[in-house]
Amino acid sequence: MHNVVFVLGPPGSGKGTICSKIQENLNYVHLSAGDLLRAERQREGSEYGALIESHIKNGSIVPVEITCSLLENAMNASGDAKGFLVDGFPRNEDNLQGWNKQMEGKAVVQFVLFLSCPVSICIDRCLNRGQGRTDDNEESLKKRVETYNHQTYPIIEHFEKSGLVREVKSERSIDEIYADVVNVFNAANKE
Ligand SMILES: Nc1ncnc2c1ncn2[C@@H]1O[C@H](COP(=O)(O)OP(=O)(O)OP(=O)(O)O)[C@@H](O)[C@H]1O
Ligand SMILES: O=c1ccn([C@@H]2O[C@H](COP(=O)(O)O)[C@@H](O)[C@H]2O)c(=O)[nH]1
Ligand SMILES: [Mg+2]
Repeated sequence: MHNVVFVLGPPGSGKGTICSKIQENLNYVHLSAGDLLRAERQREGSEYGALIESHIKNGSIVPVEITCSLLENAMNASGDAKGFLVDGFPRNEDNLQGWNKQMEGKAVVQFVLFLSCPVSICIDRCLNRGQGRTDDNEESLKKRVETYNHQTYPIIEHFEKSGLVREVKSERSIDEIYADVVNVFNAANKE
């Protein structure tokens, strides 16, 4: 059974940055759904390349069968770990339902790490990220934020109702955020 922590928050809230630090120090494996989709988009022979690129540019959500299979394959291919940091998923109702259907009996959600951050800060961070992402531009970011507000935030609220959400405010320095995140993981692993 895979132990999973979903890591959610607006685009640019620092999910990837914080997950890298957790992976380095806490024996969790970082799986970014966005990175897996970008790799699939580049894979020679992939039948989904164009579809994925179109969703990424438009800030819309790739059908769950594609994303969930990439996540499941990556988990199965990974060695022993305390758990998996599933970064940027589930992003909408389709993702959540698809995950529940595909991963029932194969994964358990330990908690949801919610990195909350004002949107204006998030947008500045994305515009200055400097990684050449095709969606780090004003037009795509407007759509990504809209998708986050209307589709992803309700998923966080859904998990909140089950008491699974651990919110950490991420408009602070990386060290301050990470210190709080470590406390969240320590508390969860004592339960
Ligand atoms: N606490 C922070 N303070 C300042 N800059 C930060 C902080 N955390 C991350 N950054 C920077 O902001 C940018 C976005 O961070 P990151 O890629 O981790 O966000 P993300 O939530 O994974 O974004 P996305 O959802 O778009 O993948 C990066 O350039 C990163 O270096
Ligand atoms: O579960 C997911 C995760 C991501 N996407 C698409 O990828 C981009 C970029 O995601 P990041 O997490 O910012 O790297 C996102 O806007 C979606 O278009 C997805 O469809 N499903
Ligand atoms: Mg990211």
